[in-house]
Amino acid sequence: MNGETILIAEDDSAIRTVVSRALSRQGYRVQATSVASALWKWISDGEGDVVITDVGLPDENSLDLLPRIKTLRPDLPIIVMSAQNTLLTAVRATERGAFEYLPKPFDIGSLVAAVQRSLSQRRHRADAPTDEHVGEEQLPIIGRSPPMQEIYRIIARLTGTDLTVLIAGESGTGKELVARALHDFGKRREGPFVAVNMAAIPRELIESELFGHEKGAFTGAGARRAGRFEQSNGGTLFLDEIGDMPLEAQTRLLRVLQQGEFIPVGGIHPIKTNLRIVAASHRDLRLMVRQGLFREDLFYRLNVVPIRLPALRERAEDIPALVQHFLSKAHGEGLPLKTVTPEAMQRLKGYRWPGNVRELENLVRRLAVLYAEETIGEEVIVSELDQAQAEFPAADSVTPASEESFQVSIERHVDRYFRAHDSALPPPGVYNRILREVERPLIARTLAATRGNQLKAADILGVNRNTLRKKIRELDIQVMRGP
Ligand SMILES: Nc1ncnc2c1ncn2[C@@H]1O[C@H](COP(=O)(O)OP(=O)(O)OP(=O)(O)O)[C@@H](O)[C@H]1O
Repeated sequence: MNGETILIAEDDSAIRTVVSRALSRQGYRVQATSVASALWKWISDGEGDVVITDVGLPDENSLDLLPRIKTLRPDLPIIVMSAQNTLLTAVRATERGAFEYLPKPFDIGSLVAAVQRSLSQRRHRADAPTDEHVGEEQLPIIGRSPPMQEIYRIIARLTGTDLTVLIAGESGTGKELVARALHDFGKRREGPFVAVNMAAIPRELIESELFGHEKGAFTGAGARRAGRFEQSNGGTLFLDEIGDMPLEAQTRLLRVLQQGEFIPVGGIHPIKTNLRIVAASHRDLRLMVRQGLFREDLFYRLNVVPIRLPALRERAEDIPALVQHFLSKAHGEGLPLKTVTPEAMQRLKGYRWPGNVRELENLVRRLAVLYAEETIGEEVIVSELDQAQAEFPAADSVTPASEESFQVSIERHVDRYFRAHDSALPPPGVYNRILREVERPLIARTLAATRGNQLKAADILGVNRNTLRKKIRELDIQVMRGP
């Protein structure tokens, strides 16, 4: 028996019962209510060791209760559950001192684990900042699909830290937006946010761009110039397209990160760094490490907290909200307000969006500017998408998957792998490395198909549940839960 008391406030009686039962089975004492007033009474009477509360309670929004609880009983861990799955709810809950935020629907096992964690970390937990700085009206990132909620949860948990983050995701998935959100909601938000795209800087200028140069350091250096590291002092430096950084510059960057100081080109005195690094790449950096194109030690230094942004086609359910968002944005810029018919929306949801949100944003802008009608119908969308497909044929439409057997595509992959090593042979261990590359998508896609249900995934794959868990850990697969 654990003996601790868990206070639960949830107005949905089915969820209340499920949660209460699960916790009682773990040996906790449970007190459950449907209203905020009863919860507050228990807390002010000194009852309870952990609080689990829904956000929208009938008599009060529990996020408003959080600061009062924190003032009265700062050590009492609070776990917030919510169906309002926006970045703001996640951030608000965390900012107001919630120990954990669980978007609904959640796996009951993760709630029990959160309760256990909250009890064991109770004494060591640092107080989260409680100030408020975001208006309800401006949501910086649109989308409430389960993979986006997982992203919000990670961002929210990082608000009080300076940890280095590595964002992966196809082009146009919102990597820069997430980097900005990490800055805007983080503890360095008063400092500058400086973004630098490694792919856009000529190789020979990278060092002076990042670290600055002294007057006369090279031909053309007429005056001293501060580099991006110096400009982002006190704030966040966003290193976009880090996979495009040449190897020599990677070595230099690694040294700076290790030593916490840098010397401008042509300078003698080191300057201390005081910034948070967020890096991003649309390339598979792990693969680049294996191919010897990206330094492994730098990868691990950057990959402290990995965030993988889903492609838009993996979260088509967010498309209507995004379309709405971009239409109102266009309207805000003086263009006529338009709507999209349900059939047209279905077409948009079915497209594969190789350019992701950026491509969708551009298309909506075109619709707002070019079409006279107020309501955009299916024909317009079909013709726009046909045109888009003709301009940017997707990789798999050049060689349709159906025309290429699995075996042939693996052969192509293996050939490419050998070619990447030019005349030399790859280092030993090719068999396991290739198998891992097959295993990773196989497991990740099966988990996506079972919506994160590991039992079902193990069953479908025909492997033991513990084997699957081990593989998920070994292969560093992010499991998304939810419908
Ligand atoms: N979830 C989202 N909600 C609203 N706007 C979004 C979202 N994701 C992306 N966008 C918009 O799409 C465009 C592309 O986003 P962003 O530049 O952050 O992508 P990226 O992944 O950094 O792209 P790249 O890899 O090409 O640099 C931006 O205009 C951004 O505002």
